[in-house]
Amino acid sequence: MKLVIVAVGQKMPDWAQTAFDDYAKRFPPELRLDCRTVKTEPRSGGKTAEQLMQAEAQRIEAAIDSACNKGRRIVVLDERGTTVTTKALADKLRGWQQQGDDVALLIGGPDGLLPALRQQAHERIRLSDLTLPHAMARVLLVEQLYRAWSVNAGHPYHRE
Ligand SMILES: C[S@@+](CC[C@H](N)C(=O)[O-])C[C@H]1O[C@@H](n2cnc3c(N)ncnc32)[C@H](O)[C@@H]1O
Repeated sequence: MKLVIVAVGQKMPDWAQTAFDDYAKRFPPELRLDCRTVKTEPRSGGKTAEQLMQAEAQRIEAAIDSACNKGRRIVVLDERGTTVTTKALADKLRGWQQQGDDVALLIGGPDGLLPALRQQAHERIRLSDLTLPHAMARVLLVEQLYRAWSVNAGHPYHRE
């Protein structure tokens, strides 16, 4: 089972890449992490938000196809999604690991994710009531996935 973060965006700013890598390198071997960045559709050119998100959704689907096994679970990161506590995320992670399918965690671009993509997802997760920039969402997600693992493993990183 692999966790695959698929994020729309350009090159991550150095501070965000450093923070992401700092958490990613802590992941234990049984929790395989893959991160794919798909190109943001250029905002100049008169396309509607729907058309921009549609182009990005095609790249997201191609990235999922190339990174995940067939039975993958799609989880959308969305400010309108279900709020999860760290404990609830730890329970989800345990369930995903037991199920064994790859899990694709999707982070949208400047206009978010195509509504059809959000609706088709198995789960929609809210990380905060605030709207986060995509780089911040990526860092927060990787830290919380690591924390969720530490809860399940009884690792001292997480303390109640
Ligand atoms: C700049 S935000 C896009 C905001 C866009 N207006 C929308 O309605 O989704 C970029 C991406 O970061 C993620 N994101 C931002 N805030 C989030 C939050 N509070 N919880 C979960 N994901 C979030 C989502 O995947 C979103 O598509």
